[in-house]
Amino acid sequence: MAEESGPRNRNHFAGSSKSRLEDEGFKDMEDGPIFHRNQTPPLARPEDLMDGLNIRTISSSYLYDGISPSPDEGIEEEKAVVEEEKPGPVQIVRASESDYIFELDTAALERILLQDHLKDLNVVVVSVAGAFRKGKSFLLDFMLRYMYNQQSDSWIGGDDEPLTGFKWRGGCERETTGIQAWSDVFVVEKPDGSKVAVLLVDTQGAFDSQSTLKDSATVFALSTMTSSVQVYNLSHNIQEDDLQHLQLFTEYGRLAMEETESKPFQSLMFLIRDWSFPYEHTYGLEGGNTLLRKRLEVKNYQHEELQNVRKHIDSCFTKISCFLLPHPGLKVSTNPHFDGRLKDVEDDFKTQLAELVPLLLAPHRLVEKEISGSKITCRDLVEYFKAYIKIYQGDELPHPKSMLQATAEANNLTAVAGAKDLYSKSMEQVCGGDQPYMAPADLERCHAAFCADSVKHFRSIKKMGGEEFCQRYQKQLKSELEEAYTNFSKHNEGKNIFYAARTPATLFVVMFFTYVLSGVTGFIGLSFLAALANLILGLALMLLCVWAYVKYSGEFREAGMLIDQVAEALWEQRTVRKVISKLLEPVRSHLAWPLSLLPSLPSGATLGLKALVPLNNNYKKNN
Ligand SMILES: Nc1nc2c(ncn2[C@@H]2O[C@H](COP(=O)(O)OP(=O)(O)OP(=O)(O)O)[C@@H](O)[C@H]2O)c(=O)[nH]1
Ligand SMILES: [Mg+2]
Repeated sequence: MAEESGPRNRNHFAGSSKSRLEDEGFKDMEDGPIFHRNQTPPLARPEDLMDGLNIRTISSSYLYDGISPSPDEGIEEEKAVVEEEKPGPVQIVRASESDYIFELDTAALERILLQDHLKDLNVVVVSVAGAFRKGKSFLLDFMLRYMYNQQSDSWIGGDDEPLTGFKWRGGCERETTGIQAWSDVFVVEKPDGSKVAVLLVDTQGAFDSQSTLKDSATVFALSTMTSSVQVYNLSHNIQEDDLQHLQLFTEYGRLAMEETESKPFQSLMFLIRDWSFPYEHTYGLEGGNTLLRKRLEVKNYQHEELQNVRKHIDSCFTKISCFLLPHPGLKVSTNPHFDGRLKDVEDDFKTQLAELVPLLLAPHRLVEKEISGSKITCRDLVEYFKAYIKIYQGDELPHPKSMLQATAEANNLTAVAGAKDLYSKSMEQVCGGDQPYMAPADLERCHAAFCADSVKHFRSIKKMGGEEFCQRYQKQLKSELEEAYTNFSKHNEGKNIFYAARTPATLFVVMFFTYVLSGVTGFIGLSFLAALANLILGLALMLLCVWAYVKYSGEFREAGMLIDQVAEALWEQRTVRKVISKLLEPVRSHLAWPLSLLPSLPSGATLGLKALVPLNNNYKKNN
């Protein structure tokens, strides 16, 4: 147990010693930890000094999954119910490891936000986000101390109290995953008498080695969209890449929201940890804001890229501020046994921390969450969470990419566009709008030559991303060139007057054939066939008239296209016999018996048609 209470296992909800709690009027732990909101969370007994999260999970499953414990577990059950009362971090968004998709634990979120005394209160959401291993959870635990001890001047805690709450620890591997919320939502009365619910949210650190850029962007965007105050936790300074990532993440958030006139997000605070230049910009809000003004200033002579980042950030948040926090001391950052006791923390850090936390959480400073200009309640927040997570689970949003990948893609796409342009210009010169009709074989030869030039041009342009990446785009270029060639050939064929006359010629042939057929069948007494042939003749004549009208007026183009397709289909019937059999198919099936008496008829008709149907190579071959 002694070992377990070491630095890796300091996340239980113990805040002070038992005697101190008794002094403060807390009920004895044997009777269950009854504690009041706005007071420090109760003391855990030595046997509770195990992983607090595990205890919560077990108790939750009893309470929410409808599984009743066996009689032998009576004591355990009692303990479970008791444990359930304890406040702690609740995983509301978790990453599924198999498919890198974030899932919302709706039941957990509803348990927190839909409590009767909270659901209709306006909500204040304070979230901390930024790169991993930079003290986000550590900071949130001081916020918890403030919320539980607001009335007290010594809210920051005693020198010997280990820091508990959201799980934090030393080391270089990531700790927090997904999004966690503190199970206790604090009800605070603002100076105007209105009551608001304050929710504290911890987030998965960005850029750890197990998350893709999309994961980091999703967590950051989701927490920014759902919080009224987003603390952007940075280290040492505000660097250009910090601003670029903020731009990328907020844009990813903005994409998922409905477009509004107003700025999409509310308050953003740049929190610079380990600030080492107080002689240039003093610690705290004032120094931070002067630094921020300098960093976000848009100057005329600045490169457009730098200006865009700054303008984007400004257009996203209604309020932006910055706070400079000193280094907390080497014990905090390097001692593996440091458990958050203030005696190990530098005075400067404590002083600034005592200023920072009330800036975010003092009743008169609380910023209520607004979406599209209207304040939202805890109940609304649940619905927004559900809606937003659905968007990030779907495929509608583009995939955020690393800088190299995005640049490589842009390089290759520009090269593809340039190479395609070269091809199009060359083709325009030989078969463009003002050029005469060209023999298809010649056109194909030109296409092959220009295609090779275009690919050569594409390969000659310097691009990022390597050969494999480049090959993918070269393939894309080739398929785009083939597509362009199809259009050029169609355009070329359109210039062939014989091609243009294909539809009327086909219809004329049909009319002539049916005219002859009706004459012959009428003569030998097959009046039904004669009438049918006349009907087809009339239909073909009508189609011809409609076609002529469409071509002349440009109206009812769909009808014109349909007639062209019918004519094309007939044209493509490579033998006349096929045309006839197609045309006679329905008749034959209905008049099998009378036709069987006239075996010689089709061949005679075929002979007549052979002379009339325009010849083509295939026709000859097939006959
Ligand atoms: N240098 C420095 N270290 C700090 C500061 N605040 C906390 N730490 C230390 O940073 C380490 C990580 O703290 P966490 O709160 O777990 O960090 P985190 O950002 O939540 O980390 P992830 O959950 O992995 O994203 C701990 O060892 C803290 O003692 C600070 O202001 N400066
Ligand atoms: Mg953390």
